[in-house]
Amino acid sequence: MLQVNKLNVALDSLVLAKDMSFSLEAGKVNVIIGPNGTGKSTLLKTLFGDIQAKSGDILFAGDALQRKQLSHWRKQFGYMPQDIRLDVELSVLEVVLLGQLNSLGLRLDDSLIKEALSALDKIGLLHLANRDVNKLSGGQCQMILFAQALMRKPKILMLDEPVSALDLHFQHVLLDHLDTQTKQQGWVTLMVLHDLNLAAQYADNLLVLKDGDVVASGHPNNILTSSLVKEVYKVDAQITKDSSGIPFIRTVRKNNSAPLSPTPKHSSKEVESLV
Ligand SMILES: Nc1ncnc2c1ncn2[C@@H]1O[C@H](COP(=O)(O)OP(=O)(O)OP(=O)(O)O)[C@@H](O)[C@H]1O
Repeated sequence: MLQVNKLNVALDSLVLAKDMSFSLEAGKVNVIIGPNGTGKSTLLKTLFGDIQAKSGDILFAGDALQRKQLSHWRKQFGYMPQDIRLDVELSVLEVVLLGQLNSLGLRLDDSLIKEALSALDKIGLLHLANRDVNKLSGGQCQMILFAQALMRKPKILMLDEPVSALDLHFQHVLLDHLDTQTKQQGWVTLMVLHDLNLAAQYADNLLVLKDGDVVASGHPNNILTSSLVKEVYKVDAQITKDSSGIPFIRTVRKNNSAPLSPTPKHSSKEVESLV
């Protein structure tokens, strides 16, 4: 179990976690949702040890994150960041193999190569193995980074908007694979998603972040309501449930012509003063 106790995080004067506490179970897909700029990526970076919290504890299997033992801490993680650019002169196979950097020696073990090829095969991208990664499309890069994260065989897998560049087919390939592996391997999986319908379909546990805190958490069937969507995103939504109780969120346009915030919040003088 990954536990976060009374976490406080601030970047410059921006408070992004205020006494935030939650715990994530192994073998479950945990999904974070919340508005832009609310601190979802910052939270992942803090759990990974990239950003130092002001106070609070982060514990995994009883061990606390300590600055002195950061490399030891990070070995437990697979981390797929939001930035999917792969501007390096490596082949797809080489990039996937980097997921096992800890095991790579001067001579490449055949079994590692087979494993990397099999990881590509499972997500339907074996045909790309010898292509240069810097010539791939955005969606292809995202899938390759996913294969690399899987190669790490992490105890904790964090993915920051892993389907942002993917078409409908590959969204489901990635998320189905992630769900199966999380349950088979007993990983603690934590992923940021913006698509509430994908979150509703794949989350075992949903964490809703807003104003530096988890304002709701639990199974999406129980917590995804139109009042929550309104409170968090200021958008009207109609929510229906399918026969298994999974919510379907259909957002409602206010009217056909008015923008979401029809009245500007600041006077034109205030706007000009920023120029
Ligand atoms: N290194 C930094 N220094 C100062 N402020 C930062 C830094 N990194 C991020 N921020 C700010 O912290 C806030 C939260 O950023 P973060 O990327 O965590 O949000 P997010 O919830 O992941 O957003 P999005 O949904 O848009 O990806 C933003 O206002 C961002 O500008």
